[in-house]
Amino acid sequence: MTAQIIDGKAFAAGLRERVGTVAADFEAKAGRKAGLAVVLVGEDPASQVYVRNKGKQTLACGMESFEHKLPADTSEADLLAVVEKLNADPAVDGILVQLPLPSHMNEQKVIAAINPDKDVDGFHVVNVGRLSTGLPGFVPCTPLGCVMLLKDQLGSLSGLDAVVVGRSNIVGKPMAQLLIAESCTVTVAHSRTQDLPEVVRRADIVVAAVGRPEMVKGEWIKPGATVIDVGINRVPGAEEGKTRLVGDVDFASASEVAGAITPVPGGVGPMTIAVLLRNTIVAAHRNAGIALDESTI
Ligand SMILES: Nc1nc2c(c(=O)[nH]1)N[C@@H](CN(C=O)c1ccc(C(=O)N[C@@H](CCC(=O)O)C(=O)O)cc1)CN2
Repeated sequence: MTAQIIDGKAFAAGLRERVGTVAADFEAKAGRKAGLAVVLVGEDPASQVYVRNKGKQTLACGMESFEHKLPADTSEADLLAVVEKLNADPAVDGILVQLPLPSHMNEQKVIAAINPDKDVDGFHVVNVGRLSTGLPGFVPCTPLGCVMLLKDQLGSLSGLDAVVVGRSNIVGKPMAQLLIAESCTVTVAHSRTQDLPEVVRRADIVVAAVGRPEMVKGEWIKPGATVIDVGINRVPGAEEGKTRLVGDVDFASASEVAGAITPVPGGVGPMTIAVLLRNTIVAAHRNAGIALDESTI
C-alpha cells in the first residue's frame, strides 16, 4: 500500500482564506481590525522565523499584528508587565508568548498572566480546564490543526482507536482531549509505555508527538491507518554541513503501510499558524460581542 499524502500546506492556505473573509466581515461590523500580539524573548533562530511568519500571515489575513521583541536577558517581571499591558489593550484580541522562553523564566507563570479570553494559544489552565470539560475556550493550535486534518480525511472519527505518542502539555494532552471529544477510544503512550510497537499497531489513528526523529516505524502501523506526524526534527543531511527536517515517524516505511500520512515539512506544521489566526478572529468576535458561527472556520 502507498499512503495518500495529507497536504497540510494546502489545507492551511484554505483556512487562512476563510479567516481573511471573516476578518473583513469583523472589521466592517466592529469598525476596527482584529489584532494579534506576539511576544518573543531572545534570539532563538527557529522562534524568530515562526514569529516573523505569524506577523506576515496575520497582516495577509487583514488583521493587525503587534510584535514585541525583547532581549534574552529581559527579567520575568518586565515580561509580565508587557503581558499586563496587552491584557488591558482593547486593540489586542489575542496574545501569544512564543515558546520556549529563556531558562531564567517560569513559562507557567507567564502563561498564567495572560487573560484566558485573549489566550489564543490555549495554554492557560483555564482553557485547559475548559477543553477537558467541553466548555468553549481556546484550543492549542497544533492539536486543533491535527483534528481538522483528520476530519477532512476521515469524516467522523467516532469509535476509532487512536494512539497519541507523547504527553506534552502543548500537543499530547490536548490532542488526547480533542480525540475523546470526537468519541475516539484514546491511548496516550510515552517513554514508559510497554511494548509501544504493539500499542501503536492497534490504532486506526496514530498521532506522533514525541520529539524523537523517525522513531515510529512502518512495522508499527496497522495497514490502512491514518498517521499524523507532529514532529519537526532537524537532522544532518546527505551533504556535509547541510541539514534536513524529519518528523517523529519514519516516513519511508510508514507510507508503505498507512492509508494516509502527513509529510514533514508540509503536513501539520503549516496548520499551527493558520489555526492561530482562526483562534484570533474567534477571540475578536467573542471579545467584541459579535456573533459568529465558529464551526464555519
Ligand atoms: N507560543 C507558542 N510557541 C510555540 C508553538 C505554539 O503553538 N505556540 N509551536 C511551536 C512552533 N511553531 C509556532 O510557534 C511552529 C512550528 C512549525 C511551523 C511550520 O510551519 N513548520 C514547517 C517547517 C518549518 C521549517 O522549515 O523549519 C512544516 O512543518 O512544514 C510553524 C509554527 C513551538 N513554539
